[in-house]
Parts: sequence; structure tokens; C-alpha cells
Amino acid sequence: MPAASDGNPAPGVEAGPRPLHSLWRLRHYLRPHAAEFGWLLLAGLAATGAGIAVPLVTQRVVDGPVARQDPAGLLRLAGLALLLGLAEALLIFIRRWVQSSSSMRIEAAIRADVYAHLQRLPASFHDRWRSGQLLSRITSDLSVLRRFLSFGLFFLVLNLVTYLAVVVLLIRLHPALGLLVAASAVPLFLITRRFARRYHAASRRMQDQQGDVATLVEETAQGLRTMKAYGRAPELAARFAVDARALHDTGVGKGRLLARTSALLDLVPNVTLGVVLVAGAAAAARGVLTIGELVAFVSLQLMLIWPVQSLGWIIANGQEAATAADRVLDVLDTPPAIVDAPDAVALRRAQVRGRLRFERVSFRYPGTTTPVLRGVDLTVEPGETVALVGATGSGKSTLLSLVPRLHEVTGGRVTLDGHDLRELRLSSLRRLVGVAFEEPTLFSMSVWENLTLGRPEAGEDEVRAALALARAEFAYELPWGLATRVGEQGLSLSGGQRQRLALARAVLGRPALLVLDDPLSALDVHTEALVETALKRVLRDATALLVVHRPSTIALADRVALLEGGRITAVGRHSDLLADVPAYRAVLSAEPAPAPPDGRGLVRS
Ligand SMILES: Nc1ncnc2c1ncn2[C@@H]1O[C@H](COP(=O)(O)OP(=O)(O)OP(=O)(O)O)[C@@H](O)[C@H]1O
Repeated sequence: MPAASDGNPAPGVEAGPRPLHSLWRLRHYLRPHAAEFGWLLLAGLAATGAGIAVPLVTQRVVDGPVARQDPAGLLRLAGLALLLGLAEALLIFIRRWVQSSSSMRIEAAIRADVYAHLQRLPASFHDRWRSGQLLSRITSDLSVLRRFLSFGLFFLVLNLVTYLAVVVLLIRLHPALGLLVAASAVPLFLITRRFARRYHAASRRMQDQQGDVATLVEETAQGLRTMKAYGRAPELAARFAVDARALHDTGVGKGRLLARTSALLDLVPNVTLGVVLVAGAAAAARGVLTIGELVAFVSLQLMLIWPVQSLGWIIANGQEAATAADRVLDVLDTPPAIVDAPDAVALRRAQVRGRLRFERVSFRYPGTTTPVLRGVDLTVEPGETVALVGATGSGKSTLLSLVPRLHEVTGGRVTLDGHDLRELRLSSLRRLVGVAFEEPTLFSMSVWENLTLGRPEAGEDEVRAALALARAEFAYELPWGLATRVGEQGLSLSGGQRQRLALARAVLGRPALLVLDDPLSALDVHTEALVETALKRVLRDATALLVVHRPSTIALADRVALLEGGRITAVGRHSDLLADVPAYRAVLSAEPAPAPPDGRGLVRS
């Protein structure tokens, strides 16, 4: 669900005409565990059977040995009742043992699939979805599903079977009273139907609100420093209070709904029991029913109280599971728009010369009407470095993101050595392209793991070379060297250090294409000069497209392309463009111009 509607699902979703449909669609996760579930159900049914048999034994005790004053018969039947009790306890134990392990495995399997699917989804999906909503789907929604699979579903079947079996026995014991008990299912059905509808809507609302709260907490944790620095903590706290209050209110509403329904569900069997006691006693007085039969009837009827009482809880659990399934399927149903073509080919590094061409490329972000790129033509020759220059928001980063196919062109094509990128296997393409984004994201893992993200097989020498190239040897000085875990998003490192590690990651394994979004922006002048020298060496081997914000970085490029209004309006050597293209001069003079120490940068026009 897109951010715009997160936490505020469409009424159609709330009123979901087939809330169980989504649950049913997840049935294939149960299939590998069908045998376990079969045994589980068998054990449960056998335990219930043993439980139901006890009142029937009691009937024999009352009408037999007790009436005839026969101690030997009494002992036999008491022994039988004891055995039935033991069997029931043992079967319940076995059921619980099996139950938890299989449902945990199912939860793990769904989680693995959702996670894998999230990784296949295009960047545009993640642009639109709030991370907290994804987080809550992959954690709390899956726990809800597990609870349903391990308890709700099981008890739903078991209690229904118990109910039917007991009602049949009751009708056999006394048809009229038995039918009265059977008729009590009608109000139960009406109560539960109404409850199920209302609870489904409340569950969806609550699960979406949980996602909103998770999003807010996550954003707060991520942007804590900015928020504090701007003194926005009170506003955030107020926003949190509003969201948390809404979540609380929905939770309380749900609780009340469940409580009201449980009270009604309680009432029905108890009223029926009262009627049965009176009518049963009258029947026993008339001799239509033996005392033993009356005792058995009432004991059996008491066995219905728990299945009926638990009905509210089971339906609530089922509805929550149905909404959880809805929400999980929201993700799983989103098609991974960027996938391998059926006949996609893999290119090896050695086969690639590295001629990158944009041919009449257009691009529009999903859900927007204005194209960001419109008919971009640009060729980067093998080994050449082209710098992209353009006003902020002109689409430079967007253009770069088309190379590793993070977004897909909406018109025209991008080719590598004449191959349309869409004809290449994604895995192959992404190994050929080294990328470093404007925001150098590092993950909560070791420096080594961060560096070898795209090339897990990289050896020590390659990593050393990449670190040297990016002037990131400081990594060896960290407390545990390359095994040092960098904090969440690498916050324990400085911006410049993070950027250098991200650069080392991009150049690791000498990719054929380098796509760097302002690779030197966070470096101080001294480090920038060092990295620049090193980068020049890397850039000699690779075809590179760089987004450049700072005039000094243009020194890295052989040619510069000016991006304006979604088109490349000028391409050439920096000095030529500077002399001939006023728009180029204007863009550069608008950029913050550091004074490069060696005067390589631009003279402001
Ligand atoms: N995920 C997105 N969804 C919709 N529009 C987007 C998205 N990302 C960027 N845009 C829009 O596309 C345009 C180009 O953005 P892009 O980030 O490519 O520009 P840029 O030239 O790299 O900017 P900057 O120099 O500030 O980094 C902008 O108008 C931006 O608002």
C-alpha cells in the first residue's frame, strides 16, 4: 500500500467481502506440514473423544453400579474413567509439542519469502512504501499468522467437531432437549457473523496504525540528531502521542467489541443450560430420563461451554490473521517490475568493452505525470569518464539509477556495448556496474561485509586495493580492523569516512562501469585531492558516469554533459562548455564553489 494510504486503508479493504480469501491463498505454506497437522488434528480429536467419553462413563456409573450398589462394577468404570483422563492428558501434551514447531517453521518460510520479494521489488516500490509498514508486516503480522496456525485454526476445527459430536450425542440422549441445544447455534451464528465483520475492519485499522507508529519510531531513531538540532523533539513527541493514541483507541475498541461478544456468547450456552436443567429435571421426575442420563446430558452440555466461549477469541484471531494475510499479500502481490527477460544473457567482465549509450531515454516516476527525463541521448565511450552537470532536481541521480536498472526506462533504451540493458541478466549487469550513491549507506555489519556486499567472493588483496584506491585505509585502524561492525548506517564513522568506504565498495573488483553520484562531496579538501588522484587511476580502466555537484570534481571527467529540462543540451570538454554555453556557466556558478588548492577547479563566470 502506498504511503498516501498507509494507516488509512481504503473502505473496500476494511469491509473486505472475502476476508478469509487471503488466508486461503497462503495455504501452500501449510502443505509441507500437512502430515504434521493431520497428526495434530488426530491427537486433538482423540483427546476430545476421550474427554467426551467421560460423561458417558459417568452415566453408566450412575445408572449401573451406583443404582445397583455394585462396588466391583464401580471400580471397573472408575478405572476406565481414569484411563480416559490419562489418555486425554497425554494426547494434549503431544499436540502442543508438535504444534509450536511446525507453526514456527511456516512463519519463518513466509518471512523468508516476503524478505526475498522485497529485495526483488524495484526502487519505486520502496519510494512509495513507508519502512515501518514493511517492518510491521514482516514482524507482527507474521506472528499473528503463526498464532492462528498454531492455535486459532486448530481450535476452530476441533471445537466445531466437538460441538457437532456433542450435539449428536445430546440428541440421542434426549431428542427434544438435544434439538434445543442444537438450535442455540442460530443466535451463536448471528452473533459471531456480526462480530467477524466488525472485528475485521478494526484489525486492519489497528495493524495499519501499528505500521504508522513503527514508521515514526524508525524515522525518529534515524533522524534523531537532525530533530534534536532543530528542536523538533516536542512536535515529534506530539505526533507520536497522536498516533499512539489512535492505536490505543483502536485497541481498546477491539477489546470492548471482543468483551461484548464474549459476554453474549457466554450467555447463550448458560441460558440453554438453565432451560435444560429445568426441563431435564422434569423429564427425570416423569421417568422419561434416567438420573444417569440427566447427569451425562448436563456434563456433555458443559463441555460445549468452552468451545462456544472460545469462539469469540478464535474468530478474533482468525480475523486478525486474515488482515495480516491481506497485508502480507499486499507486498507479495506487488510484481517485481524489474526482472530478467526470459532470454536475458549474462556478460562476463572480460567480454565487456564498456560503451554506454542512452538512446532517446525518457523516464517518469510511477504515479507522476511529468517526465523527469525526456529523450536523453548520450554516449560514454569505453574507458571514458563523463560528468553529469545540471541544476538541482534536473534528474542527474535519476539518470544514473537507470544504469544498474534500479528504475526502468519508460521510453528509449540504455545499451552496454550495443546490448539493451534489459537483455542482460540483472545479476550480471549489477556485477558489471559499481555504484556509489549520494548518501553512502553502510549496513550494521562489519566493514568487510559492507565492502564485499556486491562481491562476497572478493579476496583480501582486492579489498586492500579498493581501500587504497578510495584512500580508506583508515578502516585497518578501526578497533577490530575490517571486522569492526559499523553502527547502524555507519553512524560511528564520519561522513567522509563513510563516503570513502562506499567508494571502495563501488570500485571493488574493478567493475566495467562506474556510476558515482557526487563521490567526493563529503571529503575535506585534502582527502578529496588524494581520492581524486586515486580515482583517476580507477577511472582509466572503467567507463564512468559521475554526477558532479562541485566544480572541482569535474577535473575527473574527460567530458561533461549538461542536463537541462530532462534533456542533455550540451556535451563537451569542460573548458569549451564554459566558454560557449551560458547555461553551463550558470549551473556551475550556482553550485557552492570550493576553492581547490591546486586551482584545477573552475573559474566562476
Ligand atoms: N522517487 C521519486 N518519485 C517521484 N519523483 C522523484 C523521485 N525521486 C526524484 N524525483 C523527482 O525527480 C526529479 C529529479 O530528481 P533527481 O534526484 O534525479 O535530481 P538531481 O538532479 O539528482 O538532483 P540533486 O542535484 O539535487 O541531487 C526531481 O524533480 C525529483 O523531485
